[in-house]
Amino acid sequence: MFVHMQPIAAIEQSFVDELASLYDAEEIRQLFFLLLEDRLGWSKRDYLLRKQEHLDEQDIHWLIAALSSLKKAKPIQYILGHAWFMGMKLAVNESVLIPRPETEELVQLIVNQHQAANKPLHIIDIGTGSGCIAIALKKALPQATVYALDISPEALRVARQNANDQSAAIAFINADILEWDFAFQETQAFDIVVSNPPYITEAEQSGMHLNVLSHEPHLALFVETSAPLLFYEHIAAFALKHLRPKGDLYFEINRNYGQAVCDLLRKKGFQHIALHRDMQGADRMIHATKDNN
Ligand SMILES: C[S@@+](CC[C@H](N)C(=O)[O-])C[C@H]1O[C@@H](n2cnc3c(N)ncnc32)[C@H](O)[C@@H]1O
Repeated sequence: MFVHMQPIAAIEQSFVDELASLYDAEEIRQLFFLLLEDRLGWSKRDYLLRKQEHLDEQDIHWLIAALSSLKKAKPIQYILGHAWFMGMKLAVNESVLIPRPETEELVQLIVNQHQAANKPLHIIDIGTGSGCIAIALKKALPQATVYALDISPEALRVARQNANDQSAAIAFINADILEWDFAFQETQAFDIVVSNPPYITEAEQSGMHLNVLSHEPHLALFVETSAPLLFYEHIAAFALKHLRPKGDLYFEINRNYGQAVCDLLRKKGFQHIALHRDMQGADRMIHATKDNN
């Protein structure tokens, strides 16, 4: 192939030319640098100093394979096999959602509200995916006993691997939260229930980027347009039964349904319902507490 005889700068140019319909030039360069960093351990500066050099054949093949995946709109995190979340390098594949910065904000909210007390909390993360929320909470609140639930056995395999890699002891549960009354015994009580459930309606798909739509698991993303609050309804009912009195419920939410989720929680009798915005200014998190009974 002609690229074997070309310096690495020419490979970068192939990236710029061939990905132009999907990304702008700056995004393409960032993707290229992420690949070089991961494969060769090069910084941007290394690249600038060495861009007239020739790579060995295996590295070139790897970069060309990555380019071909990027052309199919595969997210860079799935190509590299990892994503960063709260300073942790977590394994990801197409059976788990790529952890998002908004979700780091949800974890930070919980940590801010509980770290100082240093109590042996019982926490459950519902719809754990890569395990990002559960693992980050266990690391920030090491006294806690953390459970993490997902319907997807493939997602739980990734989450288990991540928990092992991060030396975070977490109890994983394979269950459908829409049928939670079968999976939980009367006696189980939690101090914190947290969830970032599927919350994008099928009607919202049209505005989404191809790399999310074609590669991220639809099981993790979508709810029927006719029932946008389905998961919130079920998880709130679970929380009413399984939170201790004054226990905390935390949700990540669809920015368009902040008030609707607050109303739902109010109707169910939750108290101190607070809607929080993310760094983009969008309604993104809700915190509520169960009453004293
Ligand atoms: C939006 S993703 C969140 C993943 C991860 N917690 C995060 O924040 O990146 C929702 C997760 O819920 C899981 N899920 C979907 N339907 C479910 C159900 N009925 N019961 C339990 N988990 C479910 C999906 O497999 C997915 O991992």
